[in-house]
Amino acid sequence: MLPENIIHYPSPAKLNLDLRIIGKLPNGYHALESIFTLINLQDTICITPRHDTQIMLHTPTQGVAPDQDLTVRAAQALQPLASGSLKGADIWLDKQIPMGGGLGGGSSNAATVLMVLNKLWKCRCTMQQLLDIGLRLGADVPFFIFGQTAFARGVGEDLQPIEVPKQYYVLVRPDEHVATPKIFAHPDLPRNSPSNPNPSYQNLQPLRNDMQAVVLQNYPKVQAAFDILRQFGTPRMTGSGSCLFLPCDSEIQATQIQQKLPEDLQSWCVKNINPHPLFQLLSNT
Ligand SMILES: C[C@@](CO)(OP(=O)(O)O)[C@H](O)COP(=O)(O)OP(=O)(O)OC[C@H]1O[C@@H](n2ccc(N)nc2=O)[C@H](O)[C@@H]1O
Ligand SMILES: Nc1ncnc2c1ncn2[C@@H]1O[C@H](COP(=O)(O)OP(=O)(O)O)[C@@H](O)[C@H]1O
Repeated sequence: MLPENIIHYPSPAKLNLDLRIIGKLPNGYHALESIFTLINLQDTICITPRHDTQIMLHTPTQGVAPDQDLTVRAAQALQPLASGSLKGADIWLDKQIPMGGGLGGGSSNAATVLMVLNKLWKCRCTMQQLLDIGLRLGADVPFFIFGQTAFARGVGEDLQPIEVPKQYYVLVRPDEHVATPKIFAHPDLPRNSPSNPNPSYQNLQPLRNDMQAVVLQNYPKVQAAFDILRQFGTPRMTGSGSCLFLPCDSEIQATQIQQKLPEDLQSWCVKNINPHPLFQLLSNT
């Protein structure tokens, strides 16, 4: 599916280990505070620069029009800043991260394309410029460009590093698509969590997700998956769902729990990773 003998660029998923809604912004969006971490469930992207100005996605994703794909939109957003002689791109995407599950796969793909093409097209954009372009593509994109476990404020653009323990998780995807706008618009959504001026993993305990209760109430399959995971520990939801994750003490424990889950519940054994694996790859090439 991906071409061989060219570089395979990683595009990992994220978990929101904690997500609180602290109010509303003047533009109607919700002001969040959230711990984001990368995990080792990832898509893979190949990119080669072209001599013309075309941006070609060779692997369209089912349900996403190629011109709407975040890989293509990211390349288009950066293209005016290309300074080398190569200003087009051939892109291949191997999708492993389920879409619309709160794992940020599309945003991660956009971030990987921006960081790789910044180099291949000799754009010489600073990290801040890439963060600004990323934010225009989606609220989660800046985190993936920042590339470290982060405490995010605003809609996700105000980022600072935060330390979290290394941990394994059982991750499950209930067979349900949660509509993010519907959850943000729900009258029962809590919107007044206190802002944390001095965030750390310790003083945010117990970790929670302010969107979780409304999603569980309105999506029975997410509630059912939550009830299954609850037999083994304290699961939480990532982003606006529908994916749920269960912190585990070890890889063995995570694998054992995963083996006990119903076969029709899609699941993975994952761990958090830090920093973004692309950083090392780009510094070596
Ligand atoms: C909840 C989070 C947490 O990481 O993740 P996901 O579930 O998407 O992974 C994000 O903040 C999701 O932000 P983003 O990806 O931009 O959300 P979108 O689906 O584009 O937003 C759909 C709609 O939700 C509302 N919305 C979104 C983000 C926000 N901070 N406040 C809002 O009120 C807006 O009405 C927006 O039009
Ligand atoms: N390359 C892409 N990968 C995933 N989703 C994409 C992509 N391009 C566009 N999208 C759209 O973005 C939406 C959000 O996807 P994604 O970022 O994976 O999940 P989430 O916002 O739930 O964390 C998808 O439902 C899809 O319509």
